[in-house]
Amino acid sequence: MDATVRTATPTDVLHRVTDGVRRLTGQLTGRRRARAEIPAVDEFPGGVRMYSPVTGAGSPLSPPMRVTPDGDGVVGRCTLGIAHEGPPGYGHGGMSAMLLDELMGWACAAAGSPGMTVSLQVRYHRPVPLETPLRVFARVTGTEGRKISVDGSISTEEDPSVAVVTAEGVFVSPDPDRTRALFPDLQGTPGGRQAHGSR
Ligand SMILES: CCCCCCCCCCCCCC(=O)SCCNC(=O)CCNC(=O)[C@H](O)C(C)(C)COP(=O)(O)OP(=O)(O)OC[C@H]1O[C@@H](n2cnc3c(N)ncnc32)[C@H](O)[C@@H]1OP(=O)(O)O
Repeated sequence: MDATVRTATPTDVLHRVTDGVRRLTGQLTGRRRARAEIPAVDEFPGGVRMYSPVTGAGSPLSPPMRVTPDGDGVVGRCTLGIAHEGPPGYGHGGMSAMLLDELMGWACAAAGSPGMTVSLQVRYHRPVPLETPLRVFARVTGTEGRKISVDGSISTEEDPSVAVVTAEGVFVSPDPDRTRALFPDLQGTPGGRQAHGSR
């Protein structure tokens, strides 16, 4: 990703490399994961998401963000590159929202109530610097039935006390019927812990 958005190589080289990439991806044969299939290596919800665009070590799109418990919430650490650029030299606002949305979802799962985002309000206080280690934080601030309120923030590792982006979100834990309908590949819903291991 970084190489493709940085290069200033001439067009003929780009064409040659494109052919090479097509040859390589052509070798990714065999069974392909179906749309709603949960990868066998995943622990869903609240654990490994190998191909997540935010945390997935197996995704070329992800920074990736590494998530660990932290006090009453969860912390995510990552560095955005120029593939994630919005204003020149700074992160895209959608990337910030995506990092926060994902980590706020992890905070729900860590608090024992995995949920999906129904509302996310993001405030951009300062631009997010690229190629700079970031610290994302999220914690559950309250629950009301299936509704979970969550706060989140992004700061730099160098200056963790200054939040450059903050967010407030509402997440909802789908009821068991809705969970089964949305995620047919989950075993033992509600709250099914792991993808089918037989694949
Ligand atoms: C095992 C469980 C699995 C969980 C999955 C974890 C995935 C983690 C992946 C994380 C990935 C990262 C994160 C992502 O990317 S998540 C992806 C982005 N989000 C979505 O796609 C969610 C789309 N929404 C839905 O599918 C439904 O709304 C769901 C299924 C979530 C709830 O539909 P359901 O029919 O079940 O619920 P309900 O309509 O009875 O509402 C329930 C309550 O919520 C209140 N309400 C509703 N909307 C709002 C609102 N905007 N502000 C404030 N409150 C709101 C509503 O008034 C009611 O309250 P009350 O009247 O009872 O007081």
